[in-house]
Amino acid sequence: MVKLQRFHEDKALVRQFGKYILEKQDSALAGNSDAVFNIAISGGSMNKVLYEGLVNNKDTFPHIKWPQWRIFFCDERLVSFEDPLSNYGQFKKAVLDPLVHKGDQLNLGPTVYTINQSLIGGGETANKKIAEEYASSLPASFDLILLGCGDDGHTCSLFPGEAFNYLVEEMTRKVVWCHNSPKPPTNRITITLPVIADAKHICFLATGSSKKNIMHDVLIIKNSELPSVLVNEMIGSRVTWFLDDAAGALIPQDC
Ligand SMILES: O=C(O)[C@H](O)[C@@H](O)[C@H](O)[C@H](O)COP(=O)(O)O
Repeated sequence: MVKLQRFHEDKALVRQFGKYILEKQDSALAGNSDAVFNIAISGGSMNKVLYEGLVNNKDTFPHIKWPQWRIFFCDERLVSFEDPLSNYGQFKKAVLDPLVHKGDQLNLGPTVYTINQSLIGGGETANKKIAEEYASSLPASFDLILLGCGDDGHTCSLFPGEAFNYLVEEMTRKVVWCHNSPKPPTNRITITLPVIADAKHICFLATGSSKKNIMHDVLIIKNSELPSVLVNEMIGSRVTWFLDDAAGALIPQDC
């Protein structure tokens, strides 16, 4: 069974989200300065919450051991890093840039694993190679994967519907090329369900009223055609959902 964390106020949500990530960092590092914290993050609204929860938060910021973080992307859009659609580009702007400039001192940052930008625009063979190369950079397993959930129930770039079965049915490769994303851009790469299943902890973040219907489908109806539901079903005991009141409006309080 998945855990639900629900919040009336944005401030409380971002604080608790930051605290949750810090706890996972501490258990992965266990005070060992040689250890690393392997985390995968999603794009979209996640970036702002990461900034507010980790960087702009006096309770967490001093305790984050950034140099020991290894950050990967759950999915990435096959566009240049300067393109506003780039997940890395958005993360850099929202989190990495403010992190470097925070306070008086120069903060040492995390190691961030990006796709090979030089292959972008190279067509089918290059796109497959981007996925293969990215797969080879992944750790054996993640300490934490932070997921979003789209209004259609997608997570990472694992979309619902027959046209995307090749993504959710992939059980061997760790990263695949999505060639027909219904959301721009068409070409992306995404981690696959086995990678998610191997992670120690999974945390979904869903905020805003545009998520209320899909949250009902995911958490109450449990429609197993939705990739987010597949994650809950695979490894529910390791999954925590963070919801604000607007996203959880159709979920009974005692759920
Ligand atoms: O690249 C992507 O498309 C994202 O990684 C994606 O999986 C995201 O997490 C969801 O679409 C939810 O995004 P929002 O939280 O912005 O709705």
